[in-house]
Amino acid sequence: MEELFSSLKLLSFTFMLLLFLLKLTVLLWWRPRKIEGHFSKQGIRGPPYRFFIGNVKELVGMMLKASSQPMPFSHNILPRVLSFYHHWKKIYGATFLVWFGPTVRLTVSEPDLIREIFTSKSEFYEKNEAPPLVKQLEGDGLLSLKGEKWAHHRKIISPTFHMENLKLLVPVMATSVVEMLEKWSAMGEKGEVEIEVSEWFQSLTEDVITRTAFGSSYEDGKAIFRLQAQQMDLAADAFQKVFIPGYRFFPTRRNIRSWKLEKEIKKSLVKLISRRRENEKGCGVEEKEKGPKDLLGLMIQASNMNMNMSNVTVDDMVEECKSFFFAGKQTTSNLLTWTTILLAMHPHWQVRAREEVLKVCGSRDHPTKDHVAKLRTLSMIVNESLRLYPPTIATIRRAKADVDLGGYKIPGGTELLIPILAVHHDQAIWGKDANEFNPGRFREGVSRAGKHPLGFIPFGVGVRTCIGQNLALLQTKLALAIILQRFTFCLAPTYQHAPTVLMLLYPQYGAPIIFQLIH
Ligand code: HEM
Repeated sequence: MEELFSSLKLLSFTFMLLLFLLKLTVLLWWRPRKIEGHFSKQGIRGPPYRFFIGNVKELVGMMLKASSQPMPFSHNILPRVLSFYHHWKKIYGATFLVWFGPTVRLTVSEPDLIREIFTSKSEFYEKNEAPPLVKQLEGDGLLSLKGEKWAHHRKIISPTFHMENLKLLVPVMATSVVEMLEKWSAMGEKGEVEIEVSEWFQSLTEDVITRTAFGSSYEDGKAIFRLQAQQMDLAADAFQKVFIPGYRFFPTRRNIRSWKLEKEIKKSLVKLISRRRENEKGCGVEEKEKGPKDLLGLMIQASNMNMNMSNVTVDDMVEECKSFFFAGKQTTSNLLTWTTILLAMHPHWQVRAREEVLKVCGSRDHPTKDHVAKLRTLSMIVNESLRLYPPTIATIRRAKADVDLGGYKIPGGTELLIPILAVHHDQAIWGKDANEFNPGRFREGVSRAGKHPLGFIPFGVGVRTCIGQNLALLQTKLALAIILQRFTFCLAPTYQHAPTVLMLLYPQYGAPIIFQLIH
């Protein structure tokens, strides 16, 4: 009897093992072959799938080689930043298949196809699942939510970013910039100072994000975002290491530190939210509406008003705060950094921008929101910077079901990679000078700058377009206007041109700039 029992156990174990191996073979061998066949019949090819690793080995090899040394002072950055795309596009055309392990991605850079994905047929696509490490950082907020919950949160949070609301933040934004510049002046000698701008711009944008997220609870919010910044550093560190599945669950020193931080962030936010709730109870309507609307205030209000299923919980608020910090801080600081580098590289445009700023805002007064709206040359410069150096270089969508895309039959589950950077550098859209810095092309507005209105998509497009776009542009132009009022600047001799990507586009060896005080 015992023997029969153990034979049965062995048999069922063998059966389970075979089933597992079969599933693995289907996932890692049969399915990729089938997908390759499906696309090849439609004329879409790509580098061949390799068992388990897909094209990751070649892809990482190309990226490492490209970033191994700086490049000349040119804006033709696609071969360095998206080397795999640049390389395979030459062989297979702009629409090709690339395998990230057993996950397939179809690259799509044709503006008409982009329109289908993001606007005319957007209901057939959804955001893809971010890798666990990114997910931990970006939180379960607007960036990654889907369906009704996303729509509900977007509606609640949107008023934070209306221009009327952002306008109220302009004086504090300007004060933060001026304080930063006063520190620069104090660090210099004979009116000249060398500054690594990217780090300074990060603190500046963090300050503004803290105000938009926490409003009157600014000081407490700042402490929470400091913890979040430490969390980002740990994740950035992990991101650069070889990926081992499940590694984030091991009790390594880094993971233990990260778990502790996570707990601390949540605890502080919960405390802050309950304090804020108490304060709000004691205020009249007038008092509540005095300051700018902030993310936390709006979410607390929504949670008080609505006690049904779609109610906003404390966990939701925690996740949205993480999302805000992740989405808003480094994107805007990178835009500021690249625009400063570009103005340092192109002194002629720096002079033009300064002349305009002095004419519109005067030489010392803090620019207002209305001043900023009149800075047309600066707007063109910022747009050209977003075109050549978009902080978000790509985005991904996933087909929810089988769908027709511009005549191609896309099986459900396929991921589509939209290389924003490549679209922005495409000569078919931008002409022969696509890789030149020419802000003048935006003279007649964004939609007329290229040959296709969807050739310029630094903030995405469609319903999931960037909610923080107004804030990012306002803050960038305001900061640049104040810098231009007070300083002339050029690249430091130590500057090395090396745009690279680690989630966002950033200068690999920093951005040292020499600032000269204008007397
Ligand atoms: C130069 C600065 C910025 C750039 C280049 C940028 C870029 C983008 C892009 C490309 C998307 C769309 C992603 C996709 O469709 O997959 C996006 C979405 C988003 N951005 Fe930004 N962003 C910037 C600043 C900000 C700021 C300042 C905030 C908030 C404070 C913010 C919050 C968000 C959020 C929450 C989403 C998701 C919106 C949704 O899905 O409903 N971004 N951003």
